[in-house]
Amino acid sequence: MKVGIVGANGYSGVELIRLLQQHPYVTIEKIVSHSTHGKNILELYPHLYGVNEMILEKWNLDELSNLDFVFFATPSGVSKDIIPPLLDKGVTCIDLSGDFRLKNAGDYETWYKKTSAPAEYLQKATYGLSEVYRDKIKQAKLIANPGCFPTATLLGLLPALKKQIIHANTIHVDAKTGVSGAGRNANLTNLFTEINENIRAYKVGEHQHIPEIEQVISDISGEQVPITFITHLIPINRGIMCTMYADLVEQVTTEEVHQIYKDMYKDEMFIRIRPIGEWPTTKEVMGSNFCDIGVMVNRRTNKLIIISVIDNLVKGAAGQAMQNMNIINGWEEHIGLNNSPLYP
Ligand SMILES: NC(=O)C1=CN([C@@H]2O[C@H](COP(=O)(O)OP(=O)(O)OC[C@H]3O[C@@H](n4cnc5c(N)ncnc54)[C@H](OP(=O)(O)O)[C@@H]3O)[C@@H](O)[C@H]2O)C=CC1
Ligand SMILES: CC(=O)N[C@@H](CCC(=O)OP(=O)(O)O)C(=O)O
Repeated sequence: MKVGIVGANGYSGVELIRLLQQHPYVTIEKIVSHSTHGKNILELYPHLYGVNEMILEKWNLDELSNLDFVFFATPSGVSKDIIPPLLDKGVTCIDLSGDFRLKNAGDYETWYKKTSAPAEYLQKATYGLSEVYRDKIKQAKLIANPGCFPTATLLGLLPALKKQIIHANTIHVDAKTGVSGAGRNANLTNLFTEINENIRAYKVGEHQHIPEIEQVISDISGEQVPITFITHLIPINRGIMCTMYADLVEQVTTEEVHQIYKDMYKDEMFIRIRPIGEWPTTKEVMGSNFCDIGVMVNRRTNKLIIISVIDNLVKGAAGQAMQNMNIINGWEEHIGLNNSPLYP
C-alpha cells in the first residue's frame, strides 16, 4: 500500500517514517514539507542513514491523489484546507492535528483561535481513539487522530466512566509532558536552559485538549461536564503522565476497580494495567505504543486515583495513527508496532 506523509520533517512526521518503514505492507511514496522541500530527509535526520533516502517534496494535490493513504503531521490550521480536496479524490486521510477532532466548529474556533474546517468535513471525520471507536474506524475515510493528552487521559478514565463508578463532574487531571510534544521548532520556552531543572505549568484553564476530552466523556457517559485539566512541561524528551482524581459514586475497593480495568482492557494488546500498588513511569513505555495504567481507591478521601502514561510521539501520535491504518485495512493492529519500550 502506498502512503504519504505531509509535515514529514517534524517530530511526529519523522516518527511516522520510523514506524511505517517497519510495516511489511506499506511503502512510503511521498514525504512532503512546507519549508524544506528539495532536501534529503537524511540532511535533517541523519539517524535515518542506511534506512531511508527520500527527498522532501512540495505539496501537490494531483501527485498525492495517487496514494492510498496520507498522514498529516502539520500544525493546527493547515490540514483543514488541504484534506478536503484530497479526501474528495478518494484518498484516506489520517490527521494528527486537532483540525477535525471537535464536532462543533465553534468549539474549535474558541479553543484553537483559528477558522474551523468546513462543518460537513467535521461530520465526516471519525475520532481515532483506537480502543474505543474501533468499529467506526473500520469504516472511516478521514481519521481525526486524538491529541496526546486526550489519549492518556481518556484511556485512563474510560473504564471508570463506563462502569459509572465515578462522578464525571469531579474529574481533575494533572498532566505532564516531555518537550517533544511541542514539536521541532525554535521557541524560547523550549530552550534547554528554560526547561532543564524546571517544571512549568502552561495553558492553564485554556488548553485546546479540554473540549476534546469533554467531548468524549460526554459521548461515553451521556453527561456534558466541565473537567479540570492542567498541563505541565517537564525536562524529559518523550512521555506523558496523567494523574487523575475523581469522587467515587459509592464505596468500592481497589481490588474491585482493578478488576474492572483488567476486564475492560483484557483484549487490548497496547493497554497494560499494572498490578495493585505499582505505578507506571514514562520510561516504561518510551518508544512503544503502550498505554500503562495504575489505579487505587483512596479510602480517606473516597476518590479514585488513576495514573496513565504514554509516549506522546507513539501512542500519542504516530503509533496510534498507524494502529488506525491497520484497523481500516483489516490488518492485525500490532503490525509494525511490535517493538518493546526502550529502557533505560
Ligand atoms: N509532538 C507530539 O507529541 C504530538 C503532536 N501532535 C500534532 O501533530 C502535528 C505535528 O506536530 P509536531 O510533529 O510536534 O510538529 P513539528 O513542529 O515538529 O512539525 C510540524 C510540521 O508541519 C509542517 N508545517 C508547518 N507549517 C506548515 C504550513 N503552513 N503548511 C504545511 N506544513 C507546515 C512543518 O514543515 P516545515 O518545517 O517544512 O515548515 C513540519 O513538517 C501538530 O498538529 C501537533 O499538534 C499530536 C500529538 C502529539
Ligand atoms: C509541550 C507542548 O506544547 N505540547 C503540546 C501538545 C499538543 C499537541 O500536540 O497539539 P494538538 O494535539 O492539539 O494538535 C500542547 O500542550 O499544546
